[in-house]
Formats: sequence, C-alpha cells, structure tokens
Amino acid sequence: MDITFPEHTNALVSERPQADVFLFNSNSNLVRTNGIRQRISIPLLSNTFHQEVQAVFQREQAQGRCNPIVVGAIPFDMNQPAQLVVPEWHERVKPLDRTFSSFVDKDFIHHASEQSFAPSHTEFLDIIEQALSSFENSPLKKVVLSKILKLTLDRKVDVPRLLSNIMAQNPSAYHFSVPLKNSVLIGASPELLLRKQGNKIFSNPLAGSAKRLDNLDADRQAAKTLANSAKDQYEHRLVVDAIRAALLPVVESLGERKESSIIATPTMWHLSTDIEATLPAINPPSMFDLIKQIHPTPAMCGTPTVSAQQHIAALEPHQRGFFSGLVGWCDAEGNGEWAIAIRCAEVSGNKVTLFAGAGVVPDSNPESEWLETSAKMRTMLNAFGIKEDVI
Ligand SMILES: C=C(O[C@@H]1C=C(C(=O)O)C=C[C@H]1O)C(=O)O
Repeated sequence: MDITFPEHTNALVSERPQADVFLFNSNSNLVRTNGIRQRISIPLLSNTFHQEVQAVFQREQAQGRCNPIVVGAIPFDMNQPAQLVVPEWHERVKPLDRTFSSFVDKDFIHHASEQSFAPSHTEFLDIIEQALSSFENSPLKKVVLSKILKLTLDRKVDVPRLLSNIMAQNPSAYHFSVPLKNSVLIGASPELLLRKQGNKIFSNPLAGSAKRLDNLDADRQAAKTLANSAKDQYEHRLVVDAIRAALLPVVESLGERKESSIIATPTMWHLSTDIEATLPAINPPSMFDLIKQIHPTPAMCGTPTVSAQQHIAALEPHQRGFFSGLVGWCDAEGNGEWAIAIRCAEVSGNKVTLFAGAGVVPDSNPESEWLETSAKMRTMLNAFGIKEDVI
C-alpha cells in the first residue's frame, strides 16, 4: 500500500545515505545533518576533550564556516567515548509541525521471532531487592536500574519509516536518530537535559511515573494518584534538588523553584519540573561544561551520584552504552539542545535492543518497577508496530 506522509516527514524519509543522517527534533529546533567532516570520539571526562572541541570548531572556522555545529551522542558513562561529529552538511530550522499524529503508519508492523530480557524478570526483582537492602547500610538514597530487551524481528527495519512513525505517534517528544558504528540509535524522549540559548539555560527533568490506561477515568485517576504519591514526589525532588545544586555554582541566577506538574506521553504519566537559569556574561560555562556539571542526573543514575554509579555497575548485567546518555547538538556560539536518550532503541538490520530504567527509592516495590520499565518500552514497541505482548 502507498503511504502518504506529510511533506516534511517525506523529506526525512527520502534522505540518503541513511547511515550518515542525524536528526534531532524538538519544539525549538529541527537539526538534520548528513556526512561526516570531523569526528570527536573521546570521552567527555578526558582531559583533552575541551581542547579537542575548540580545535574542531577552529578548523571549521578557518575554512570559512562561521557557526559550525557538532552533533551526536554522549554515553551514560562520560568516561566512555562520545560519538560526536561535525557534519558535511547541516540544516537547523523551525521544528516540524507537531500535528501530524494522523499520519501514524498503521501498516508498519513487525513480529518478534526471538526475544530476551537482561536481566530476566527474576534477576531484575533480585537486583531491586539488593538495591533496597543497600538503603539501610550505605549513603544511597536513589538508584536507577534498567533492563534491556533484545528482539529479532521478522525483517530488516526500514529506519526512515520507523523514524516517521515515532514522530507521528509521539508528536511532543524529542525525536532523534543518531547513526552509531554498527547501528542507529532512535527514539522519542520526553526529557530535556539542557537547552542553551545565549545566556539562558533550560532543563526539564522527569521522575516519578505511571502507566497510561485505556479507560479514560482510570487513566485520569492514575495521573492523580501519581501527583499525590509521596514516594514519586520524593523520587522527583531528589532529581530537581541535584540539578539545581549542580547549576548553582556556575550560573549567575537560578530561576525560582517551581512546583512539579504532570506531563503525559502516549504511554506514560510523569512528574515534571522546569528549571531555568541565566549564565554569567563573563566567562560563561560552555555547553559541554554544563553537561559535565549535571549529567548523569538522579533521573538516570541516582543519588549520591558515585554511590548510585557503583550500584549500577555492580547490579546491572548489561552495558548501557548510549541509553540514558544524551543526544543532541551544539554550535560554535555555544547554543544547543541535549535530550536524554530514553524511550529509544538501537537498530541494526532486523536486530533491535530496547532499553528502560526506573528509579528505586526505599518505598519501591520490585514488581511495580518491572512493570514500569515494561510500560516505558511500549513507546518503541508501538513505533515498530509490534502488537503482541512481548513484555
Ligand atoms: C530511565 C527512564 O526514565 C526515567 C525515569 C523515570 C522514573 O523513574 O520515574 C521517569 C522518567 C525518566 O526520567 C526510561 O524511560 O528508561
């Protein structure tokens, strides 16, 4: 059957060669790139990262490009290599019209012939129990534990068509498609780590979640229960407090603390808080300085950070890679936008890996965290048109 996409998404679908195409779309900017002129593949925490970025921008400017751009992905663990590039070509335009949800591609359907979780259901419950027992005898207050789902699909995934479907199904998300070495990282994240425009910065952390329900009344009740949940508000507050505390020493002024609100994705409710700050006019921190200052937040890692990182390394059987890291772009003037790489998948041919995590605090229930992570995977399962209950 012929599929008619709106003009703009059609343009995305026709972009080739696919392997080099990067896309990041938010309600502020649509950035698309093609080709690679320079790479930055060292860890953000490496001593030479700052000089390397400066050198890359200077080389571009020396060749007459006045405001070059760096795009790509930063892993959860900033000791691991980033995958950033200066593209051959880029365009930064006003975001796409966000009313294209009627263009969901109903014929885009996949079936999974093989599936496996890591950790398995039993192992996941066990690592949550281990985290819960750590709260009693360590400084740990919150740790985010994740699982992956590996799927073999009945056919090779058409990545541009997948991207169009993700955008249509999740019109208000941060959409991204990032070419990695042997795969594409693709997703619809609801969470903004950082947007920088001149001397203003914005962050929109989420934490505290409930699954959306089909029945309207039950769905509204789920949102109300989340808003009134002391456990979720605590989990959320830890994130907001940590980001504000990390920004305080490097900003000129931090906006007033706002109340949390509830936001909806098509599959989840979340507690959400906007954070705004103004940077000093003299010697402001760069985009990457700010990222190093606040990533990984307790929404992706936990708190205190080092203790949570140690628990994740000890308890999770898989490597997160870019999951719960960052995807986005930054220009030589220091503007840019970085979303958190969640509600995403790594796609390679017909092999797909989905990721999801959940914040564990003393009041967490292991089975509820399992169900929450499964519900978060529905965003990508829907994008692939996987109807059967693989989770
Ligand atoms: C880690 C994920 O989501 C994060 C964890 C949340 C939570 O624990 O309530 C909510 C939103 C995100 O900050 C994910 O989607 O995989």
